[in-house]
Order: sequence, then C-alpha cells, then structure tokens
Amino acid sequence: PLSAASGQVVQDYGPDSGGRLKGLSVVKPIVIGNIAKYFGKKREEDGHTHQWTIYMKPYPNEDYSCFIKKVHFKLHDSYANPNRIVTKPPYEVSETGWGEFEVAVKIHFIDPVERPVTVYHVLKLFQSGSDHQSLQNVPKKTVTAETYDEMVFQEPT
Ligand SMILES: O=C(Nc1ccc(C(=O)N2CC(c3nccs3)C2)s1)[C@@H]1CCCN1
Repeated sequence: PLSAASGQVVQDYGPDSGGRLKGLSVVKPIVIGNIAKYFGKKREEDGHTHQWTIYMKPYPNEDYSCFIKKVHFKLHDSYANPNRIVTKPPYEVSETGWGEFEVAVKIHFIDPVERPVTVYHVLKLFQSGSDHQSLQNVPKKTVTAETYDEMVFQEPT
C-alpha cells in the first residue's frame, strides 16, 4: 500500500456511513508547469525564439516513481515525435519553439486498477500584460508558469 506517511491520508465518514470509516483516500500533490527562456532574438534557420521545459513534479519534492509508471507529454503535432514518454524522474520535456500551445500531461500509474490522470497545461513563453514601454519593466528573459493539482487515490491497496 502507499505508505500513509508519504501522502496526506483523508479518512471520510460519508453521509451514509453511520459514523463508520467509509474508506481511506490518499492525496498526492503535484505541480505542472513550464519554464521558458528567450533566445534574445529569433533564430534565423527556423524562427524559434525560446527554449522551454515542461514538467510534472511532486510537491513537496519526494520520489513518486514508486507509484508512477510513466508520464506522457503530448506536444503539438508539428513537433517531431510529439508523444514524449518519461518513465523516471525528473518528469520533464525540453524543446525549442516560437509560440504557446496546450500540452496534455497524462500520468500512468503502476497499479493497473488506477486509471491514468490527464492534466492540461498551456505553455507560457511571454510575460503576460507587461507594458515593456516603461523603462521599469524590461522584458524578462525567463518566464515560468505553474499550477498546483492533487491526485486522489480511493482506498489504495
Ligand atoms: O503558437 C502556437 N502554436 C504553436 C504550435 C507549435 C509551435 C512551435 O513553437 N513550434 C516549433 C515548431 C517546430 N516545427 C518543427 C519542429 S519544431 C512548432 S507554436 C499557437 C498559435 C498562435 C497562438 N499559439
């Protein structure tokens, strides 16, 4: 079983449980995000402007490889081999490009009864809503965007 110590154990006394313990669920927090670095100018040969890395990481940092079989990052079809499969941490994919698009991050579990979980992340390359006109905010070279999420396992074995 997933050791309770590694994830917050939530004990649920459901409405119809008559006060009995309905079942354990284990919550595993994750962060999905990307970091993007501007080349400084557009690359002549292919028009790419940024180098970026998209990732799924445990929060706080711990080893999830004991229950995660693989993480599938589905990139835009214009990329070679758009289906990037990562089987051990760090669960990340690095690429270069020129624009922002949605990446599906599908997490597959070692336990065959646990259905895979898909989280969608829109790649962020540009500082949003920043007026570069004023001298104060010069465009940043590096941009990051992260979202927090939770995987909940009902009565894990
Ligand atoms: O930008 C957007 N979609 C993008 C899809 C792919 C992008 C990219 O950066 N690519 C590098 C290039 C490559 N071609 C071959 C190998 S890699 C493909 S950008 C949308 C449309 C406007 C707003 N957002």
